[in-house]
Amino acid sequence: MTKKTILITGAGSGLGKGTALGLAAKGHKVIAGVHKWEQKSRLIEDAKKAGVQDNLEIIKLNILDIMDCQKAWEYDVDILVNNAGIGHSGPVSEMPVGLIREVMETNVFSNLEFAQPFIQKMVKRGSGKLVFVSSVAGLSTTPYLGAYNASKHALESIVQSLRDELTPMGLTVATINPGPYDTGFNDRMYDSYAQWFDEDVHFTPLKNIEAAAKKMAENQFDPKAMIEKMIEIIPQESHDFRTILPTDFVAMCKEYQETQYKIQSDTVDPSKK
Ligand SMILES: NC(=O)c1ccc[n+]([C@@H]2O[C@H](COP(=O)([O-])OP(=O)(O)OC[C@H]3O[C@@H](n4cnc5c(N)ncnc54)[C@H](O)[C@@H]3O)[C@@H](O)[C@H]2O)c1
Ligand SMILES: O=C(O)C(=O)C[C@H](O)[C@H](O)CO
Repeated sequence: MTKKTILITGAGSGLGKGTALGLAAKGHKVIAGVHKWEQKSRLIEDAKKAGVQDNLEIIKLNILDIMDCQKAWEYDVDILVNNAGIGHSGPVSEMPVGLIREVMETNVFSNLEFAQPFIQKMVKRGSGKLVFVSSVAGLSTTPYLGAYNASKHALESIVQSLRDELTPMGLTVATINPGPYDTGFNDRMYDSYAQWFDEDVHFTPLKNIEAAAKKMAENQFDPKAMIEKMIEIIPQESHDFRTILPTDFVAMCKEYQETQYKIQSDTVDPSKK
């Protein structure tokens, strides 16, 4: 496989960091965009330990910061991996809408805004690949993750539009849809409702939110397999538009969609009870 120049956002931790290090180890030239300066220091150390520092350029890249974005837009890349993401938890019926906006701003608007100048260069060249790290949460919903679900569902439809607009121009567009992986992301997301939720003020039973958080905490997978899959497919010329892992989540997502056509308006999705 020819060596590629690959820029990854949110590469300072979790799936993005593992993927950046793994792609560099395979000989690709990786530009690892890290959100925070501390993440940069840690990634420099990890890259040295892995012996991949020559293939890994680390840049400070908060996709909400125009100065960071402008610096990143100077690079010419074969592949852009839009991996940066955040989440907030809590019932959408009571959640401050500003928090939902915050999630949409990062996961949807800023991801697209950051990608657009790269898209322009790729179209001019007639080649290039865009990979968006969406989620199983973009194809189904989970109690008290409505804000995050909304963002990944929106991202899904944006990426489908990009695919249909850009494939005829020589670009490749794909999503990666992880299930629940133990990177700390989900735990942080489920911690966040406690910043504003007050049992004495809000009507949602706290025990229901706690039960959903516990269920998530107890059902997460080792991120190693997901990172390996990302390292495998990101540099490939052609593969499925959507990569869902673990693979049994494919059936779960399809069943979720089917259920929406079957349930009555006065019924809760049985999987959510
Ligand atoms: N862990 C999971 O179970 C899981 C499942 C499905 C999808 N995902 C998605 O995978 C991606 C990576 O998540 P992760 O699990 O590795 O968690 P993570 O928190 O380790 O990674 C997210 C990264 O994005 C960065 N980030 C946040 N806001 C940013 C911004 N404004 N600019 C640049 N970077 C920013 C964070 O600093 C962090 O490094 C996210 O998009 C997440 O939604 C994760
Ligand atoms: O996107 C995430 O962080 C997830 O962990 C997605 C989960 O797999 C999903 O919400 C649970 O079905």
